[in-house]
Order: sequence, then structure tokens, then C-alpha cells
Amino acid sequence: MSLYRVGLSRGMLSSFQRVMRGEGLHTSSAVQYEYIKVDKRGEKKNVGLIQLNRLKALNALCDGLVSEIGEALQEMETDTSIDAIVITGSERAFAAGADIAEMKDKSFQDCYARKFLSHWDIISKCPKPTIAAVNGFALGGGCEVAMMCDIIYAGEKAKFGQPEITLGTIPGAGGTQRLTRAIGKSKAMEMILTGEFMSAQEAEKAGLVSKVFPVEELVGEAIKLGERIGEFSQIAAAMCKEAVNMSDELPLSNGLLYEKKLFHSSFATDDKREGMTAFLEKRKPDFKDN
Ligand SMILES: C[C@@H](CO)C(=O)SCCNC(=O)CCNC(=O)[C@H](O)C(C)(C)COP(=O)(O)OP(=O)(O)OC[C@H]1O[C@@H](n2cnc3c(N)ncnc32)[C@H](O)[C@@H]1OP(=O)(O)O
Repeated sequence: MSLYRVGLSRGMLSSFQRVMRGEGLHTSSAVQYEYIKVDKRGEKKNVGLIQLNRLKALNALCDGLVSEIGEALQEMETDTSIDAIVITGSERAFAAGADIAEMKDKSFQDCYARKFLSHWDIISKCPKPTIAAVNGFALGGGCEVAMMCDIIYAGEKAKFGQPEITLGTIPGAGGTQRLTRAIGKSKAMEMILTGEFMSAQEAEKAGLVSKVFPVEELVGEAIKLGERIGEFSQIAAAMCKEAVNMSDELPLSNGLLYEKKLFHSSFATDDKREGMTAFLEKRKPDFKDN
């Protein structure tokens, strides 16, 4: 049974419970991947790095590649030494979309019966903070994977687009929804209906990207961001992530209530006591993620 399937069969347990119990698999060099490279980076090795590595096909997201991302995320999710996760590609391409050769002969029945692209959701469901470090093309599914992450950093030559219309289809992994939420209806509609690409600088201005960096500095900056997040209580970080993501799902009044409930819950943690005590004692907090 693949690690991915082991992870999925535990679906009834919340990710948070699993992390807290320290159960499950650990990121290790024992797992061999065909389409990705996996590493732990940062001074404390607390930032997981997933690098898409199907270079000849511009990291086109074939089924095997996405399954491997899922396996790596499952491992990093249960590895308590990892606080944040960076997903990146190559300098030429973050990912040029779903694999067109794999899709060409698929029928409606294949897609519907096998829930085509549904397993991609694992990326957006990761409870740990995820950062997409995008150099080069992030097209179609590539743009969608970037948008499934919590934060997008881009290299200055990055290009974002949802060109599915040029293939006679539409985005199928959240492109219409997430892009519209990120940059507004008019800009998203124009991009999706024309298949035109958006530069990193335009994407930063429109709100799709947080920051733009020189190409060669991008991954290092994303790792630094992961390290900064790792300095805080990881329970608080998970709650922040959950609350922010709920703003996409809920009407304002429900979102505000959800936030309040999580805020109250944070008062049950040792880290909240430590954070506030440290502030009053004018010292650095020593969070235990507890
Ligand atoms: C359904 C949704 C998900 O919701 C999708 O993602 S559909 C796919 C959307 N993506 C696209 O339409 C982008 C397709 N790719 C391109 O338009 C171009 O490759 C490019 C990114 C603009 C780069 O062009 P360039 O001329 O520099 O490079 P090549 O076209 O020669 O590409 C090199 C090599 O990679 C293969 N490849 C690129 N993208 C894909 C893909 N999405 N699926 C499968 N293969 C891809 C391309 O076929 C070339 O392979 P080779 O002929 O060298 O074997």
C-alpha cells in the first residue's frame, strides 16, 4: 500500500490530531520519488521543500507527479519537525498544467467515475502553512497548484495563466474560483477567456502574489519565510491558517464567529500562556507547539 493510501485511510482523524500525537510517517530519504525531490531546509531543518522535477515536460502535472506531491505532503504533515512547506519547480516552469497527453483521450465517463483531478485537493487541505515559490510558467493546473498554497512568492520572470480555453476546455482544479477570489471577476474573466498570461509584476499588483524576487533568490526567500513562520506556536499558525481559509468559505458573520471560536480555543494552549507571559516578562517566548 502506498504511503499516500495509508494517509488517506486515516482521513477520519483530523490532521491536527495526527500531528499532535506524532503518529504516522516521517519525512525520510527512504521514500524514492520519480517526479519530485524532497528535502528539509532552513537552519533548523524545519521547512519542508517539495521540488517538482519533471523538467522535460515543464513539470506537467501527470497523475504520478500529483500523487507524489500528496505523499510528500502527508509525510511532512505528520513530521513534527516541519513547520512550513515550500513547493517549487524549476527556473523555467513551476508547472505547465495538467498533463495534456494524459488527458487527450479521457472521456467524460473516465473523468466522472474516477473523479479526475479530485486528489489534487490534498494540497489545499494541508494543515501546515504552504508557500508556492513560482519561477517560470505557472499555467492551468500549475497556476491552480500555486493558488492552493497559502502564500505565493514569485520570481521576476514568472508567468501565470489559465489557458485551458485554448485546449477547448476550462480550468478544473479551482482556477475559475480561486483566481476570481484573488484578483476579482473582471481581471480573472479576461485572463480565462483569452488564455493570456500575467507577469509576476502584474500578479503582485493584482493581489495573486505576495512578493516578487530575483529568480535565483526566490526559493531561499520562500524558505526564510517558512523559518519565520516556524518561530511561532504551530498551533496558533494552524489556527490562523484555518481562520483565514474560512474567509473563502463562509459569509462574514459566520466567518467572524468561526474566528472567535478559534481565538477562544487558543486560550486552552500552553503556547498562549507562554506568549503572553513572555511579553510581560520582556523575553522571547519559548513555544512548545502545545
Ligand atoms: C485542465 C487544466 C487543469 O485544471 C490544465 O491544466 S490543462 C493544461 C493547461 N496548460 C497549458 O495549456 C500549457 C501547455 N504548454 C504550453 O503552452 C507550452 O508548453 C509553454 C508552457 C507555453 C512553453 O512553450 P515552449 O515552446 O517553451 O515549450 P514546449 O511547448 O516545447 O514544451 C516543452 C515540452 O513540455 C511539454 N509540455 C508542456 N506543457 C505540457 C502539458 N501541460 N502537458 C503535457 N506536456 C506538456 C511539451 O509537449 C514539450 O514536450 P516535447 O514535445 O519536448 O516532448
